[in-house]
Parts: sequence; structure tokens; C-alpha cells
Amino acid sequence: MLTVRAPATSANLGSGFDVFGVALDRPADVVSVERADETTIEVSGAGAQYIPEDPRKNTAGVVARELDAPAHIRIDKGVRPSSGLGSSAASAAATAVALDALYERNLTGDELVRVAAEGEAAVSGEAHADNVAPSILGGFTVVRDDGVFSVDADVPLVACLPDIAVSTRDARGVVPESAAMDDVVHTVGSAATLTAGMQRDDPALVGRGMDERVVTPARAKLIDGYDDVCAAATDAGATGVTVSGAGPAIIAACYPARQRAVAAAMVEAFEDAGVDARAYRSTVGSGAEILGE
Ligand SMILES: Nc1ncnc2c1ncn2[C@@H]1O[C@H](COP(=O)(O)OP(=O)(O)OP(=O)(O)O)[C@@H](O)[C@H]1O
Ligand SMILES: N[C@@H](CCO)C(=O)O
Repeated sequence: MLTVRAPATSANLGSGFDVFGVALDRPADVVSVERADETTIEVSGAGAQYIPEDPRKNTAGVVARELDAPAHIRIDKGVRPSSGLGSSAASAAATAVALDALYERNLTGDELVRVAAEGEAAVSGEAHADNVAPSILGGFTVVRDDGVFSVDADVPLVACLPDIAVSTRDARGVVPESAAMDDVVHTVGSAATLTAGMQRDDPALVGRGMDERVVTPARAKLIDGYDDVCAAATDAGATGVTVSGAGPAIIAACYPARQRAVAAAMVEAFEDAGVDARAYRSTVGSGAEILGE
């Protein structure tokens, strides 16, 4: 039995739709694998009742098929499904790393990301790698069709997860088909600012880089209390706030001294809107790790 832990992730970060992603410290999925003649899956933990154990419909099973690496796969979910924290991606990432080690394939980081993205495609309809990349590689990641790179960064983050569900498939359905040129220019400026902020470990630049005018407003409507939570986070010292992935989680950047206050303010604002929520205080985390063989 070989066991791998893969972290939750936050994709997009506002200005990097389908491109940017960041690994969190927690929560995480823990996946254990052992060789078998055919792939079977057991799921436990957060939201397990909503997650298929049919290998054709579970991201882990799709990864096993893509690698031609049949195994009995046990998934202990730490990342709740339909959260905006890369739940389906964490399982895909952990399984890709685990089966690569179990079958001694020695795949590169890029190859692991590509295989795990096929798992994502099976559940959300499109192979977007912006969650699996940071969950495998760690750090702040930039993915494009021609490859992926990761930057180690030390920027405090708060991921606030409300007790509501928004599926990626639904959230992708509200993304506008096109954007005005001045909004495109604004997004490029924000994306460059955010990337510089990650390179410099600068929470102010990262926060400013989260500002985006096309996708975020369309998705904010799917999250009860979004505007109030953003205002509360900013008042508590957040340098930037935006939708985490496809939502409903909301992610904020801040300075270390304000992280606890920002987390409390976001939870309180959701509760004032009638929504239970929890906050994860994190830095930019490391990627998947083998816990034991
Ligand atoms: N191993 C898995 N873990 C979690 N969800 C899975 C898994 N395999 C398949 N799914 C399906 O994927 C969907 C959850 O994926 P979805 O992208 O909506 O949530 P998410 O990954 O938390 O969101 P985001 O991608 O925005 O972070 C659910 O419908 C779930 O049934
Ligand atoms: N970039 C994807 C991430 C999903 O987590 C989306 O926003 O739909």
C-alpha cells in the first residue's frame, strides 16, 4: 500500500482564469493505492456520499486508466466536493503521484499534470489543469497548453468555505463568451501584478492582482453574501479578495499580522448572510507528497 497526500488548491486567483493556481497548506486528500487486476475505488471523508466510486466517473479512476495502472484506490477526502478548492483535482493529483510511484513510471511533473487533468476533464467536461498543477507541483503555478511552471511563494492566504455547493460545470456555464478590450487590458495588468507579487512574496501586489472584471462578477452572483464577505475581508486588512476556483469558496490575500482577523471577518460576514462557513488560514503550500510505502 502506497499513500500520497495532495493539497487543496485555489485556481484563477481572479485575473488568471484557467491559468493561475496556488497550493494551500490544508485541507488535503489522502489516497492509498495497491496493485490490482482491475481498478476499484473506496471513498470516505468529506462529501463522500456525493462522490462516485465508479472508476469511470471518479477522477482517480480516470487517472488509473490513463496510466494503465490498475489498482485498488482508497480516497480519504479532506477537500469537500464542489467547494472551489480543487476537490476533484486533489484526488486526481494524489492518484497520479501514487500510481506513478507504485508502478515506477518516473513521469515528469508536466506529464503528471497532464494525466491528472484528464481526470478533471472526465468530471467537469474540460481538461483544465489549473487545480491539478499546484496540487502536484506546489507553489503558485501558471499553466498553458505548452506547459506549466511553478513559483515558490510565501504569501498568507485565507480560503473561506461556505456551506453551499457550486459545481464547476454550472460555474463554467456563467462565464461570458467574450470581453471588452479595456477589460482584457485590465486583466493582463492584474495578472502581471499578481505574478510579480508571488515572485516577490508581496501580499499587496498579489492582492491588487486579484482584481478582475469579467469572470468574477458573473460567478459572484452564485455565492450568497459574496459582496459583504469581500467588504468585511478588506475592512479587516485583506489586500485582495476573489472567488476561489469556480466557487463557492472565497480567497483573500493579506499580511501575516492580519490573517486571523481576515479569517474571522469572512466567516462572520457569511454568517450574517445566513450561511455557515469555515476559514482555512494558509500560506502558499507545497504539492503532493508520498506519506509512506
Ligand atoms: N475523487 C473525487 N473527488 C471529488 N469530486 C469528484 C471526484 N471524482 C469525481 N468527482 C466529482 O466531481 C465533482 C466535484 O468537482 P467540482 O469541480 O464541481 O468541485 P471542486 O473540484 O471542489 O471545484 P473546483 O474545481 O472549483 O475547485 C462532483 O460532482 C464529484 O462527484
Ligand atoms: N479554472 C477553473 C477552475 C475550477 O476550479 C474554473 O474556474 O472553472
